Amino acid sequence: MSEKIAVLGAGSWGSILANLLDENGHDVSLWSYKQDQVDELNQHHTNTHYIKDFTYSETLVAYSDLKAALKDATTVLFVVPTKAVRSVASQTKRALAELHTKPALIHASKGIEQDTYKRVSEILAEEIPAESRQSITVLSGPSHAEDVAKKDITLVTAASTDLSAAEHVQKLFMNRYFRVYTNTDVIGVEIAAALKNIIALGTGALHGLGYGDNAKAALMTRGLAEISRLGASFGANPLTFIGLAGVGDIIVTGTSHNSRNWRAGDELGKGQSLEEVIDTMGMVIEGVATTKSAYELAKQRGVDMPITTAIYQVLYEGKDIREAISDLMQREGRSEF
Ligand SMILES: NC(=O)C1=CN([C@@H]2O[C@H](COP(=O)(O)OP(=O)(O)OC[C@H]3O[C@@H](n4cnc5c(N)ncnc54)[C@H](OP(=O)(O)O)[C@@H]3O)[C@@H](O)[C@H]2O)C=CC1
Ligand SMILES: O=C(CO)COP(=O)(O)O
Repeated sequence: MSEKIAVLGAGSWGSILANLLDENGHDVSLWSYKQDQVDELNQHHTNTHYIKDFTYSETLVAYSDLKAALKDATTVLFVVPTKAVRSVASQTKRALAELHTKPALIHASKGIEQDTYKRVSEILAEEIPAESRQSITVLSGPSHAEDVAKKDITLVTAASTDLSAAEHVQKLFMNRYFRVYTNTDVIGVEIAAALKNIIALGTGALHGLGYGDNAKAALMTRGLAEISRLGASFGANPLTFIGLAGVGDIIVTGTSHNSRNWRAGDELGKGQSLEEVIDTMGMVIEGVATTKSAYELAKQRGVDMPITTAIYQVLYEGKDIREAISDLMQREGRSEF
């Protein structure tokens, strides 16, 4: 069944998801706040700053006017960086009121809001209250835009407290190369999605410093253990952390050059400063802000997160990376579980 879907955010992931939905037969409008990017998408069907050597569908239409993009949409997909979700959601609420529509919401952003420690679905629910929308579903999992652009096999999860909403999202996105599972553990999926970026910064840094596979596997495994502990403190389902949004996304982000978080860590390991890394990336590195949120959240809730703490100290307190690694290694021995 074909739908009118508005995709908000035309970076790497938003533009590729919009293209996938268009290929699946939906009527898709793609919103960006940058007119030059909208012009490039509509005139040349390219988005070169974000995804190189890719031609988008000619039926995919980009808009810089949010209300025009949202017109008649029955589903709205948010794919902006976490720090922009609140303001884009608030603009969306105003536009929906003028349009008199109540769409279902999906988001594919991976982060925890600074200072409020809100998950993205919580921000959306606050800014767009229940009377202005249908359900909220999160789409997450091991899914680099670059691989989806190549139609490489990708498996993700659609999580909503309302299973029928997750099943609807599953149907919207599924095709021969993109397979979607459902989950009702929104808390677990969003915590796993956000915090895996911290671990990817860490494995990238290990790579940049010249450490081997054992060290990277150790960091991903123990990183997932502490992410699960934080998730459990919020009542998340422990199984979520061994699923696509958990171990799946740790593997893809923690081992791949396609990951901006991994690449940022790699450059830090090679000696660049955080400012230099952010300046040269030109795309969002969600793990930097999430490290601060997760570190503060863990302290507030009394959850032991030694790896997150070490990465926080490197990013925000100028601690030497090798010293941080050495301190982690010299912690008192303990039982694994
Ligand atoms: N790339 C990927 O493979 C995947 C990404 N994600 C997640 O998706 C989210 C978006 O990531 P991605 O597309 O990769 O990021 P990009 O950096 O590639 O693109 C983000 C886009 O959002 C725009 N933007 C920034 N601030 C605002 C704002 N206030 N209002 C409107 N638009 C804004 C950016 O513009 P500008 O460049 O001017 O800042 C840019 O066009 C992130 O949370 C990420 O973790 C999830 C799965 C896969
Ligand atoms: O979330 C991602 C893949 O699942 C993308 O990770 P990066 O933001 O590090 O590129």
